Order: sequence, then C-alpha cells, then structure tokens
Amino acid sequence: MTERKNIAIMGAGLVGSLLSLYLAKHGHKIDLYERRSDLRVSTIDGGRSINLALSDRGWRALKGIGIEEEVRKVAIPMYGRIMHDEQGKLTHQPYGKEGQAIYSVSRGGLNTALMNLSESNSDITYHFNRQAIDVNLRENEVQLRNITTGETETIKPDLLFGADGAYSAVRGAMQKTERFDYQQSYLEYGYKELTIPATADGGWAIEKNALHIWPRGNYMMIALPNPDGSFTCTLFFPYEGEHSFAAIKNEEDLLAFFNRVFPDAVPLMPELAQEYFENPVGALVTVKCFPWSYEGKSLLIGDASHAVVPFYGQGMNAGFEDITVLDQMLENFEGDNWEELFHAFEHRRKPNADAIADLAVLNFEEMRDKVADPRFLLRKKIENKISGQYPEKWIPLYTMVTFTDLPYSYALETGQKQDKIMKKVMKHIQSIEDYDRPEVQQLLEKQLVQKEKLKPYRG
Ligand SMILES: Cc1cc2nc3c(=O)[nH]c(=O)nc-3n(C[C@H](O)[C@H](O)[C@H](O)COP(=O)(O)OP(=O)(O)OC[C@H]3O[C@@H](n4cnc5c(N)ncnc54)[C@H](O)[C@@H]3O)c2cc1C
Ligand SMILES: NC(=O)C1=CN([C@@H]2O[C@H](COP(=O)(O)OP(=O)(O)OC[C@H]3O[C@@H](n4cnc5c(N)ncnc54)[C@H](OP(=O)(O)O)[C@@H]3O)[C@@H](O)[C@H]2O)C=CC1
Ligand SMILES: Nc1ccccc1C(=O)C[C@H](N)C(=O)O
Repeated sequence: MTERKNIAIMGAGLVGSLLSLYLAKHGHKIDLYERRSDLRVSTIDGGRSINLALSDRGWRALKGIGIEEEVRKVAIPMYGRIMHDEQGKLTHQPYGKEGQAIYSVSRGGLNTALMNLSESNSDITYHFNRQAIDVNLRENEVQLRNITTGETETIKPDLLFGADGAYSAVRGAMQKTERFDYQQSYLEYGYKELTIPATADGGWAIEKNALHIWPRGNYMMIALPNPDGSFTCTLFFPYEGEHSFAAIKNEEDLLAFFNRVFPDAVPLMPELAQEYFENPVGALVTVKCFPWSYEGKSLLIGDASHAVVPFYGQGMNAGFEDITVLDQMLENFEGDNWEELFHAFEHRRKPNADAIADLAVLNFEEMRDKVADPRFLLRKKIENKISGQYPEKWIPLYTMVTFTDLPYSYALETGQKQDKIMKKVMKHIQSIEDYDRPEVQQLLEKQLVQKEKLKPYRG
C-alpha cells in the first residue's frame, strides 16, 4: 500500500476531473484548481468546441469509474461519415463494422457529469476561479490568482498534476528546466463554430446518426449532432489566401461564398452571418514535449503534455487513455518511488502521443480532400473486404485507432505498411468486383500469408 498524498491538479477540464476520481480511488486526497468559474452555475463562452467525438479509449476510462452508462444515455452514435458535395449530393462511408460508431457528446455535459461524480467524493475538492500563475517545480509550490478577488495564494502539495490543457502553465514552468524538449506547430488553418438549429418540430435537419463533412479540397466544414436536434458545425479554413477567413470581410462575401460552396447547408443555418462574425477563430496547434514529469513531484497529463489537432477526434480520448494507463500502473505501485512511476508512465505514453499527433494531421487531408474522391471510397470498400477475408492479419487503421486499445504507435506503423499494400492492390482494381480477380488474390496471399508483412501486436 502506498502512502496517502495531498495532490493538486491544475485544470478541472475533462482530463483533470476524470483524473481526480481515479487518484481518489487509490486513496489520495485531491484538490482541483480551475481558472474558469464553475460551468455548472455559469454560462460558458459560446463559439468554442461544443461537442466531441467519444470513442473506445474514452469509453474504457469512463467505464472504470462507473459513469459509462450515464454518458451513453445522452451520447449520439455516429455510424459513419456523410459527405456533401457542391451540388448537395450525399455519399456515405461507414466508420467500421455494422453497429460500430463514434459518439457525439456535449463537452459541458460530460465535464458536468464528471464534476458531479467527483464532488460527491469527500476526498475531492474543487476550487474555481483559481489560475496557476507561477509554478516553482523544485519546491513544488504553485502561486494561484483568485480571479474573482484578485488575491493570490501559494499552495504546496505533495504531488502536482498539470491537466491545464494545450497552453499549460505547469508545462510552461517545465520548459524552463534543463534538457526539456519542446516543439509546437500551428496549422495555417483556424476553426470557427457555427450552428444548424433543430427543425420546428425539434428534430434533426440532416441525418442524425452521422458525422457530416463538406470536403472542399483545401478546406472543409463538418457537423456533429447534439441531443437538442441541433448540429454544431465547424469550418476549418485557411487564415489567409483566396478562400480564407481573411478573404471574407462582410456579409455579402460570406453569403456569396457559402451559397456557392455549401449550398445545401446555407438554408439550414438561419444565424449564419451573425454567428460567423461573432464567433472567434480558434487556432490549431500540435504540442510535443518531453519529459512530462519533474523529479517525481509533478506530471503533465492530457493536452498539457500532448495537444493534437482535432481531426481524428482523439484528443480527449488520448487524454482519457493516459488516465487508464496511469491507473493500471498505480494498481501495481508499492512504496513511494513516484519518480520511477512517472518515468515509466511518460516513456510508455510518449510514442503513442507522438503517433496520434501525426495521425491527426494526416486525417485532416483525408477529411477535407480524399473523401470526395470516388477512388478513395472504393479503396475503403476494398480494404473492408481484405479485413473480412483476413481478420487476423488486417485491422483497418481507422478501426485500430478508434475501436481498439492497440497502441497508437502500432496503429500508425501498421497503417503505413497497409498503405503500401493497398497501393499495389488498387493498381488492379477498377470496381469492387475486381477484388475477386486472381492477381488481386495472389497479391494478398503473397503479402499477407507468405511474406507476413503485417505483424499482430504482441505487447
Ligand atoms: C475544435 C475542437 C474539437 C475537438 N474535438 C474532439 C473530439 O471530437 N474528440 C476528442 O477526443 N477530442 C477532441 N478535441 C480535443 C479535446 O478538446 C482536448 O483533447 C481535451 O479537451 C483535453 O482535455 P484536458 O482536460 O487535457 O484539457 P482542457 O479540456 O483544455 O482542460 C484544461 C482546463 O485547465 C484550465 N486551465 C488552463 N490554464 C489554467 C491555469 N493556469 N490554472 C488553472 N486552470 C487552468 C482550463 O480552463 C481548462 O478547464 C477537440 C478540440 C478542439 C479544439
Ligand atoms: N490542439 C489544438 O489545436 C487545440 C486544442 N484545444 C483544446 O481544446 C480544449 C478546449 O478548448 P477551449 O476551451 O475552446 O480552449 P480555448 O481555445 O478557449 O483556450 C483556453 C484558453 O487558453 C488560452 N489560449 C488560447 N490560445 C492561446 C495561445 N495561442 N497562446 C496562449 N494561450 C492561449 C486563452 O487564455 P487567455 O484568455 O488567458 O489568453 C484561452 O482562454 C482545450 O483542451 C484545448 O487544450 C483548443 C484549441 C485548439
Ligand atoms: N470530432 C472531430 C472534430 C474535428 C474534426 C474531426 C473530428 C472527427 O471526429 C473526425 C472523425 N474521426 C472522422 O475521421 O471522420
């Protein structure tokens, strides 16, 4: 049994709130410090990431604290992508096998559910309107500013967790320590959230159980369903250039552009102009850093250690998986060597965090461009056939990432090998019927059986 610690978590977002429950389960006392006010009693800023896609890695972590069923009741399954072309014509692409889905959940709703569950635990205390403004890693002291009163206080926990998101203050302090690797890169794209409201009878104006994409080559709009019948749309758009945020200066520009490129969506967006000019443009950043801990006293987790662009719908899921992995390590943890534990954790998670960061960037190109190409959709169908014929050897990349707990690094590596084989296969394919041609079957037999190009994951 390990000694009970006083733990401070910076940031009561999705990861911080869930982490508190897991750490309390292991017998520790937790204080959470959150810069924002309590979202359960205040309205949060509009125009920012309203809903999220939750998938298997996230569900696993929610299940571990018994909240899975409650969240499932309000989660909307999205079984596949629906692409909208410039004439409003629709194409479907399933995410996985029949019944497999990613789930649209409300960010605020999920955070509220986690907060309600953790606040009823006498070992967990929330402190809102407290911003970490200075972190002394050596002394493990954090200076907090009370946003309401302007006063400052200093805390000195036994252990400090930085769950304070992509622009983490705890990570900021680590950046000033010796041999800390840090890399950030911004896309030349930003995002803006818009809305398709519910229909007059409270229903969904477009297919409810899908993630909608308007792929336009260099940019795209997507829409995820909400329980109230609305959709949250996100426009991913270059900052500069011919088609860009900079090029849309007024309502006339906006409507001319949207009517031309998203003609089926515009009639469903009555507040388009108002929302477009009121809602902020968010930046899209990847942050990679290492190490994630300092002298066994502090540890970064979630976006604070690995912010990824949102295109795989995996940022939160990856953060939740961090917690699952930490929980497994704590199950076998004896004694008091937190430095060793944190080292083991960061070494195990870092390759996977790097992999999902790269996969997320690649998925942007797929979503904004490739999904509009009939050859790409044919290739996906052929891949499903291969996976059906060789289920032990071939799990599609999207399935590995979304519907399994295989390491992201294994998924990325295997996906690259699959890509090479698919390129060879597709040279012989003009239609789905070609799959049964002898040259295709021989090629697969050679690559998958004789040469064993794809190795199963062996831990
Ligand atoms: C447009 C968009 C869409 C996304 N869609 C998905 C998706 O579909 N699926 C998915 O899995 N992920 C998605 N993500 C990623 C997901 O939002 C993040 O990975 C997730 O929120 C990370 O959780 P976190 O708790 O680590 O950080 P956050 O959610 O950012 O929480 C950090 C908390 O720390 C607080 N904080 C920050 N600084 C301080 C400070 N100095 N002192 C005290 N508190 C502080 C913040 O107020 C915040 O509450 C998306 C992201 C974006 C931008
Ligand atoms: N990987 C990515 O591309 C992105 C990831 N996210 C993640 O999504 C989650 C929730 O997003 P959301 O609540 O909308 O967060 P926000 O985008 O509202 O950011 C939260 C706060 O971070 C600070 N911030 C924003 N941009 C910067 C910047 N460029 N440099 C320094 N600080 C900045 C701002 O604080 P202040 O007001 O004090 O300046 C802002 O209020 C977070 O996990 C965030 O980590 C969010 C956006 C992009
Ligand atoms: N949640 C998101 C937010 C922004 C951009 C994409 C997503 C996705 O989930 C995409 C989905 N995984 C897809 O591949 O179709």
